[in-house]
Amino acid sequence: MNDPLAIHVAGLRKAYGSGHLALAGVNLDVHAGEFFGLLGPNGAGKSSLINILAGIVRRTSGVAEIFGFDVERDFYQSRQLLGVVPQELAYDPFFTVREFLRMQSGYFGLRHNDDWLDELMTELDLTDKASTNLRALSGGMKRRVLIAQALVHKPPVVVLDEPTAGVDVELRQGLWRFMRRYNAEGNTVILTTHYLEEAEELCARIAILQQGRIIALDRKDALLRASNWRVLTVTFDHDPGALPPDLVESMIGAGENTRVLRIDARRHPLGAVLAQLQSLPAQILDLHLQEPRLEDAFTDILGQGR
Ligand SMILES: Nc1ncnc2c1ncn2[C@@H]1O[C@H](COP(=O)(O)OP(=O)(O)OP(=O)(O)O)[C@@H](O)[C@H]1O
Repeated sequence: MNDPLAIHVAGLRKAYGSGHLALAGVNLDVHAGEFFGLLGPNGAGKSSLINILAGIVRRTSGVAEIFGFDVERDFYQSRQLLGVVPQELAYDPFFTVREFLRMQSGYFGLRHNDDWLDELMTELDLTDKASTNLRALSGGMKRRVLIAQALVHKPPVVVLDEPTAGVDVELRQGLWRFMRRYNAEGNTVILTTHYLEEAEELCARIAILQQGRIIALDRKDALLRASNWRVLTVTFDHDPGALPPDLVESMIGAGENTRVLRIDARRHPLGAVLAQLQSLPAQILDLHLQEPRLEDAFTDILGQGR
């Protein structure tokens, strides 16, 4: 028998009161040990999916399991296996960081958890805030507490819902180092983010949700290869003057002897673009074609999904 999937979602539907389908039949399998990206525009259904997995929102129909445990019927087991880093911290501001983390441990039946809490606080650079009241923490520190509280029970699956919104670069990098290590230890990490460069750097596989449906699900490199956008930097031996009218719209930058073009390869095949550039009254000295970015692939895919 195959190992159970970290996440198994099939035909999952969620209708809120108005009857509007926030999830319109989602199928998604995430294997144990993956670093997986769940992307999509605002309102696509990401939080609905995460909240169903966490047992906070009830599904309308379909399958949702964590390591084979149903999120409603086997709530206790599935919840033990899952850590969710929410967007906002719901807390009593008079607790200290350590008290809060101990209380969270208590929810999971863990009474003597201080060794792990100390390790978590060290890893997340929270140790010198252990006795500070939550209300006295900066936004960045609160984020670290959010991550620590999701991990008090060392869950093998962690879902991070926009964990770095509004967080400075240094903290963001620290959080990712930590999540990478947690993942390298064999744990599954699922990330939702609006920072596509973050998903591009961290996630090996990516699903894109739009209007409650998965419209793309593939390895990141395959999604990038499928993108039609290319950024081409051309260096000439002297100023080539105006670009041919057909390419003017594609220009996104220019130096004295360089032109930077962002090309939609469907509309402008690269061979034809080169031929046009060669017709300019300057010699091409160098060409640099930039790898497609996830942002470009994302825009393409959303455009097709509409
Ligand atoms: N409690 C609710 N009652 C009614 N409609 C809701 C509720 N929660 C979400 N929705 C609707 O369901 C759809 C999906 O919302 P959801 O929050 O899951 O999307 P999201 O992808 O997480 O968006 P965001 O990126 O903005 O957080 C939206 O149209 C939203 O308005």
